Amino acid sequence: MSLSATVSADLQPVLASALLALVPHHIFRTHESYSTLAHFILLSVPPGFVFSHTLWTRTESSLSAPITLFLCYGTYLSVLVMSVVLYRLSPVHPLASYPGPSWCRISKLWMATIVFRGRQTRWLTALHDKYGDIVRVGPNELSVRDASLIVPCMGPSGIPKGPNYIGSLLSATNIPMVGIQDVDEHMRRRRPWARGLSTSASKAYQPLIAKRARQLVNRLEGQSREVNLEQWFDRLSYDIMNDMAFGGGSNQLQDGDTDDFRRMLNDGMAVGSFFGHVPYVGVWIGLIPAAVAPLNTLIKYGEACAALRVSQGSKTHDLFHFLNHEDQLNGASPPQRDLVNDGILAVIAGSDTVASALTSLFFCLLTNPRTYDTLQKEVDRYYPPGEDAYTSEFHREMPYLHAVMALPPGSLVYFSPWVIQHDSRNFSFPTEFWPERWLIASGHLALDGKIPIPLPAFESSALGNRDNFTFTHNETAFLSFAHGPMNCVGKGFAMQEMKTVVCALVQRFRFRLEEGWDPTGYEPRFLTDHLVAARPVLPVVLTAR
Ligand code: HEM
Repeated sequence: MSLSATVSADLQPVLASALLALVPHHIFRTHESYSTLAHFILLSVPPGFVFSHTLWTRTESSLSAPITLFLCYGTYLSVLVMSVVLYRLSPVHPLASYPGPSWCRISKLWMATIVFRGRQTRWLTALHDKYGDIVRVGPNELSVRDASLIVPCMGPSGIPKGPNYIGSLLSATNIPMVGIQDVDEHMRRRRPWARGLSTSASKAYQPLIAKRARQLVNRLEGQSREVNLEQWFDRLSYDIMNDMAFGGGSNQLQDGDTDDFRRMLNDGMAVGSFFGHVPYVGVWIGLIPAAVAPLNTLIKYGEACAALRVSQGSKTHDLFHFLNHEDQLNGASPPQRDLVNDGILAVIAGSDTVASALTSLFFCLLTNPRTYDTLQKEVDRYYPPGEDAYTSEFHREMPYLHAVMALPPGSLVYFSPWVIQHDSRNFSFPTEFWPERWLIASGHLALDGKIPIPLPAFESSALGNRDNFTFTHNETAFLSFAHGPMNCVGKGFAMQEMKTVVCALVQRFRFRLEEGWDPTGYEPRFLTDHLVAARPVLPVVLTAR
């Protein structure tokens, strides 16, 4: 046998593996799949086939079987990786014309690392400042700062959800409603949530909110020194979430965080936020429980809360009453798996968000005494000292209370609410806590010489004097509760909860920041987020009124 015949026989499996590698690239590009079985088949079967075929038919090869095996798999996987990278960098990629760092074009691993370190918001802000309103932050992903694209992307005919939650929860099949990408299925699963968090259902939860708000006031009355409001809001929102979703089960306001839930949430979400950006990796890592222990602990905790509630049955008309279709005549229960997944969602979505918003709100009030005084006057008018502040009766008549709730900085992520809400093309004085903006926009206040505007910001701005000032207010750009048919289904309940707590606290106490505490570090530390925010402490001194 000639040397050239031997070489060409040796090259055949290499060439065949290289050509076959283009097939899975095409399949991954056109059919996004997070099934580990599909990945396994596509990554292992074709080179395995070439290897077996070579062994079976070879007569002239000079290579041993292990070397042939290595060459088949090595060539297949390297050509696959190379073709993916080249395609992502190439001008034929559909997102090729959008600017962004080149390493973001190749893989989302970079972004995942930044998110894991809690630096996403700062990073996105810097990218938009450098590259403009639309930045390519991943091979197939854009970050958008242009508010005019919110409705087309997130409105009724917008784009379906991305695969983030698949990665965050390490599974393509067991995911709660918030992560379901199929629009019809998402809407089907959302219906019981919408019933359970409707205005009438939320009204029925008011006694639960009132009981916990009263408990908080009583606990704060018993504190003799400075208190960390952040920690109290954490415990309060957790207890209210348990009462509302599961009919009870916790008493952190009394006993503290005995389950160490806060640490579980922070650790779990740090891991979850990383894999949210690389879901292909997440579904595989999810198969190794030890590798993702913090996230699994959190998931298991949510599962246990939900499973306990399901096994105990309905004692009150809590959220689970609706999720389990008990409010429907002849309504069959959904699969247990869906219920448990929705339990995890309630635990994560329903408590930490409210605690963040309340903490931010008090930070803003305490660093803006004029705003605090205006709110105090409104609360005293509707709930004077001694009156029952735990009803939601007057909330609708309190525009200032509503306005202070509207723009607390920081919240859950995507379409970066932070970046969009801090854009002066959407809101005048976007970095200022200026609740009056909502009253001017809703017609409750006229923009005349009497309106307090954030003077330092105004004077140092290039807007000129008050007469030339153009008021900018783009409500679509208010994204704290997201936008469109997949927005926050708990918004009404969250607002009701927060308003009750604010009225009760402001009526009973006068708060001030602890002497010597430096508020300038608060916001940068708040920006360290992993889907949920890592809230800094908020030390305050309170006196009974
Ligand atoms: C201030 C408090 C809150 C804020 C800022 C907030 C914010 C958000 C945001 C931004 C989303 C969209 C997330 C995404 O699409 O990835 C969301 C979804 C959701 N929120 Fe809230 N939320 C709050 C309170 C609550 C409460 C109290 C509940 C009650 C359990 C709740 C339940 C949900 C649910 C179930 C979803 C998923 C909706 C869907 O996918 O259709 N949220 N929330």
